[in-house]
Amino acid sequence: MVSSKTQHKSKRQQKLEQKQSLSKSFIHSTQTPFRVAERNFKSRLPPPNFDNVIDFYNIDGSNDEIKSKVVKIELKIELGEDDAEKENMFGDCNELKGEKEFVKGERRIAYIVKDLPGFIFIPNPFTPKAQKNIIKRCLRDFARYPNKSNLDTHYVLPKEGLWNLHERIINGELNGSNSRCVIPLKAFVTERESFYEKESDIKQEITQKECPQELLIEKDYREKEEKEEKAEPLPSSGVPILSPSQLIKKLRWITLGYQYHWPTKTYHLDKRLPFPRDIESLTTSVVKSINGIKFCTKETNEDNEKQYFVNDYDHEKWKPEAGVVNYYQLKDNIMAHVDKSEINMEAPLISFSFGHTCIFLIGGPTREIAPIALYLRSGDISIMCGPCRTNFHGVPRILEGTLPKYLEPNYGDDPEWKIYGDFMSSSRINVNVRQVF
Ligand SMILES: O=C(O)CCC(=O)C(=O)O
Ligand SMILES: [Fe+2]
Repeated sequence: MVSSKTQHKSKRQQKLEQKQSLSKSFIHSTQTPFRVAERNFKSRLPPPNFDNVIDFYNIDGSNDEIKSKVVKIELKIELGEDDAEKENMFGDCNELKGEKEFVKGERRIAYIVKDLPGFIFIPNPFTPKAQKNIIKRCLRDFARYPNKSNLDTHYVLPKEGLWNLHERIINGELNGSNSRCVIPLKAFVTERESFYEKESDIKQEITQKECPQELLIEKDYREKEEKEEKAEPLPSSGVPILSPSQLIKKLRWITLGYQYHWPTKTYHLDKRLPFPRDIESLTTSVVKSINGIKFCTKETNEDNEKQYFVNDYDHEKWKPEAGVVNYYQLKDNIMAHVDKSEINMEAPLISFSFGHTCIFLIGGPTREIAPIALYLRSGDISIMCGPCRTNFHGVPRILEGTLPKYLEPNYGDDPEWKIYGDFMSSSRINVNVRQVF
């Protein structure tokens, strides 16, 4: 016999369940298909349904729906082929003999998805060494003044770069009170330069870099910046005071080239920094490799004609002018958005992934179109060109336990990598590059 207490409880429970199911169906009826997909992948309990996630490394083992959507294509040139004279930014495959983890990728294949004309996926063409070099660039060289970062709003960052300071502390190169250094809050510091080294020391450090032209423009930029401070969000005294090693994990983005003004979602046209040459050269190879690519998106249209997508963007016109480096910790995500601040929406947007695997969602011009989901692994390149350039996309989930062995802190014979590997143990880095004009 059911006690009155249990009866009472079960009635309450019934009501609660009724309410929950009503609110669930309300949520589902008011939520866009894009939002529903995001919720699936963000969910911890129950775990997401990964059934229809495209794994470009295992199309043969995928379900029939995926098999029917994905088409393998050949790139116009082998990636890196064009810079035979220069150092190959994708890395030299001949060096890979000892690497058990890395299966030498063909540098000429790519994939497209029939329902997504303009989206191109290139499976990792990088050697582990080349990936490590780019990751180092992202942390050591790009995440520093004068590139803007999310941390600039609230913190007075060291001019040598947060990473370099973090590295010096880990290596025990700072002593006394400096070794317990915390990053000051902007809200409390009026004299920006007083906390760190003198400006002259920093200038000397920059002069040692190989590129005098960069230095010249950098100096120009600094002078301009000192004159006009734009309305950025106000610094808050409510954010935590942290050490460099704690703060480095709060780094979310930096901008390259034309600096981006997030409050108005426009580029600072007067804040143009020189674009890093190695990243420029990578993207130039990618743009050349997809030049003129043509593929069948539908077997027939209403007039019984085959329907093709042709990438007719002239690679000679490619100018990488702006970029974003996104630094994700395992719990981070990016909601559905369209990158439409560029005046030139014809040029492709090239995107590189490093570190942990993520789920990437890409849909159509509105959130009403259900997105497709795919895995982006370390080294993978995704390209949005043509009609796909205005599609909603996002990263709802970074997948734990997916860091390739060759990026782990103690892998191989490279003590310098240890500190980078430690950072990558909980991170994914994405570099995406756009042409603005
Ligand atoms: O992290 C990614 O793969 C995508 C990032 C992105 O969409 C963006 O920065 O606009
Ligand atoms: Fe984006």
